[in-house]
Amino acid sequence: MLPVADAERLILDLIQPLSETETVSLESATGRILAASVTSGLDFPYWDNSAMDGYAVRWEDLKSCDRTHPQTFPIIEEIPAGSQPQKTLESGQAARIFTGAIMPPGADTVIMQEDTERNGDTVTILAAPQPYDFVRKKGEYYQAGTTLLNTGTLIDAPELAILASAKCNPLKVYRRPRVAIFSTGDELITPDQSLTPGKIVDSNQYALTAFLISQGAVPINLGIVPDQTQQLKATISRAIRTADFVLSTGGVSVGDYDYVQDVLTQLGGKIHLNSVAIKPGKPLTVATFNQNNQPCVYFGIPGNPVSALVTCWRFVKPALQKLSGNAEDPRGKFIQGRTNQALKASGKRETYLWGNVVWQGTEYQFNLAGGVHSSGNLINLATTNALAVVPVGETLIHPGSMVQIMTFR
Ligand SMILES: Nc1nc2c(c(=O)[nH]1)N[C@H]1C(S)=C(S)[C@@H](COP(=O)(O)OP(=O)(O)OC[C@H]3O[C@@H](n4cnc5c(N)ncnc54)[C@H](O)[C@@H]3O)O[C@H]1N2
Ligand code: MOO
Ligand SMILES: [Mg+2]
Repeated sequence: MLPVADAERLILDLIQPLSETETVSLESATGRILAASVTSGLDFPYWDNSAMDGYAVRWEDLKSCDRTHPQTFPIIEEIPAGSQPQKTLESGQAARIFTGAIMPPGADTVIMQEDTERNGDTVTILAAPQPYDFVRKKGEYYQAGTTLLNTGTLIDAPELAILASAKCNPLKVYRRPRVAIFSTGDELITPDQSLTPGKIVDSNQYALTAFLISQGAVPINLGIVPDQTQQLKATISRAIRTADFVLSTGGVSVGDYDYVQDVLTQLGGKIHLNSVAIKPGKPLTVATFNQNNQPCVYFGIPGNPVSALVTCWRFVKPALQKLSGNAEDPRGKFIQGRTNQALKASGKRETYLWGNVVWQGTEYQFNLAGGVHSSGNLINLATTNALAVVPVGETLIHPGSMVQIMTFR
């Protein structure tokens, strides 16, 4: 059994990021990965503008001004946001200005309204300002011509807003990863088929589809394949020709009907691992194929429904992130939190126990899901958001102890 961290590293080393790109509009760019760095010809802010509703002035005029030595100036114009100032501010003058409005030429400082008294066409300043107070200088956030966003950036809310502000439309992004999924097992039926004794609905197909969509990948559903080498061979051959990754569930353990690894070998796949010291998820089998120089990574995921999802969160997610061209460190992310219940494990495998992590004002706390902790029990996995980790060698983590936690939503 390979330690979890080694398995993660081994898997990540097998992945080559996608190089194919496509062009998308800003409107459909959320969740996509930039395939070229973006440089703007615009400064941010675009122009010197006011950060407050108040009065634009010359700081030189107010050097000795304060509440006990107020200064009164005529107001030469009013500048709302969106309009262009018409006058140059001379010494001894003020302009009424609003948040976001362009600074008038000649002015260098804004006095916020609360530090003034208005009297018809004049304003009395009661504050002792610093030079450039409340002025957002042209280019102080970003200078035109420098890199705005790098290749490999995931486009989420702030990035999309930046790209819109920089008028970058359309955008060059990496194509989405294509991931074939199928379920193996003679016991499997679709939700609309009748439930005869021994059968079970193929829930993994749905779990993996939802997981892939949440990761920005395109699922290619190949359905249910019986425990039969010829049919497995046909489906796997088709899958590796059409997808970047293949995720199958079931048939990777040691049972007489667990044929996946044999078929992968028969088809010329190179097996990189078939046993990881993780619970749930031990028999994860990873192979690679090279189809006309098109690399394909095959994940033979254990069939137990919780094992399947934990494997996706712990191993497939980082792999997909690297494949997608996302430049962030793809390795699993953990936080520290205090467990409110005892966490038990065998000590032989790194054990992931599901529950809910909540921020309690000063720290994260973990509440273990009630009910049976079995890799076959999907029911108590629902509405959880995190997995607490019991390391190899530990059999009991006491309530109140700090633990490593991996969040998955
Ligand atoms: N003698 C041993 N038996 C088992 C071992 C072992 O080391 N020695 N490992 C156990 C572990 S750990 C796991 S995990 C499972 C993995 O089994 P497989 O990947 O071979 O999966 P199957 O045997 O096909 O199915 C396991 C279980 O999951 C149910 N299943 C399968 N596919 C689906 C699906 N698409 N949707 C819902 N449920 C599914 C299936 O009915 C079985 O109950 O092996 C242990 N055994
Ligand atoms: O590793 Mo299995 O996934 O414990 O049930
Ligand atoms: Mg099996």
